[in-house]
Amino acid sequence: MLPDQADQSRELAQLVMWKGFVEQVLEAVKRCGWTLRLIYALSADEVPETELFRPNSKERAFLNEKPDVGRILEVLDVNSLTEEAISAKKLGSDDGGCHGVGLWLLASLVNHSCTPNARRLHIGDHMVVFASRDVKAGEEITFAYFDRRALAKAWGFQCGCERCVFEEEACHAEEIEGVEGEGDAGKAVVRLEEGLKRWATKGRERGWLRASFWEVFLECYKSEKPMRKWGRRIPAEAVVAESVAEAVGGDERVLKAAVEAVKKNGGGGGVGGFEMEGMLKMGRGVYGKVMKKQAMRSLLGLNIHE
Ligand SMILES: C[S@@+](CC[C@H](N)C(=O)[O-])C[C@H]1O[C@@H](n2cnc3c(N)ncnc32)[C@H](O)[C@@H]1O
Repeated sequence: MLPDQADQSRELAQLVMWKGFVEQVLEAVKRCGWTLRLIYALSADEVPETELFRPNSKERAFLNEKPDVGRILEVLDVNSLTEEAISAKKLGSDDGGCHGVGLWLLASLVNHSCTPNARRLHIGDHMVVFASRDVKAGEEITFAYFDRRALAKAWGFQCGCERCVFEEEACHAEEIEGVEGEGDAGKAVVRLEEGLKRWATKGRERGWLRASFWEVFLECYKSEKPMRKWGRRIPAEAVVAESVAEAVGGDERVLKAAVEAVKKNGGGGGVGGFEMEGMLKMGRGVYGKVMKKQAMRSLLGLNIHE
């Protein structure tokens, strides 16, 4: 199939999936006034009372009215979630294809962040939400709705998460632009790393900026040339991968690169600067903490002894 045709058939498959989903929801609200009530609650301007969503909620007021299709479509548009690629595909092989779509009432209360602390997995019709990094008591739970490279505009809002605010306001915009305009990946990484030192950027903020340039780091680590040219001015892959994972939560692309680096180096504990514990921690950020060590190793294809 030609690329254009493949794109068209993917879009068509997604439309068909969306149509089937909308029909199912409309059927459900016709049958059940309680479902209609909960869906309308999502469209309110204010955050709905979570109490309302409990199965034994005292506020069980059924709506016996004709469903307003336009209003329901608006709710679905903003609150539906598609099944994440990792649920359906092997690590790193997201073909952008057609995954499931659904409305999970409680999960739809979760805001987006470009520095999320949770991920979701889909098992059948169920969604499992797990922490993708350590979460402080009282910290808001957030998902990444979209990959940061993709347009937030497609979701119809400008992201106001702490990472976006930091990168927009606190950042050294001109110097960052210089890094962005750098054609040579090695030089760009060196420029960024020198900037991070000069700006005294530490901890998560350092991780955020490295995450924003993750593709450039990858380009650098892919070939020996920049590493030979710039030597220690380019930080070790493990250091960057861990700082990115720490700052933006479990990220499949970072994990994939880390796994590839270990495999390329022929296995063995601590290869390429990656410690097994660090790798497993990254894996838990992507697949959840409940995954047993041995199962995680075989999922990642790491038959390595500590
Ligand atoms: C699925 S709802 C999330 C829950 C919703 N905020 C609520 O209170 O019920 C998605 C909507 O929340 C808002 N939203 C979520 N994350 C946001 C973010 N990082 N910055 C700005 N608005 C956000 C946007 O209006 C988006 O369309």
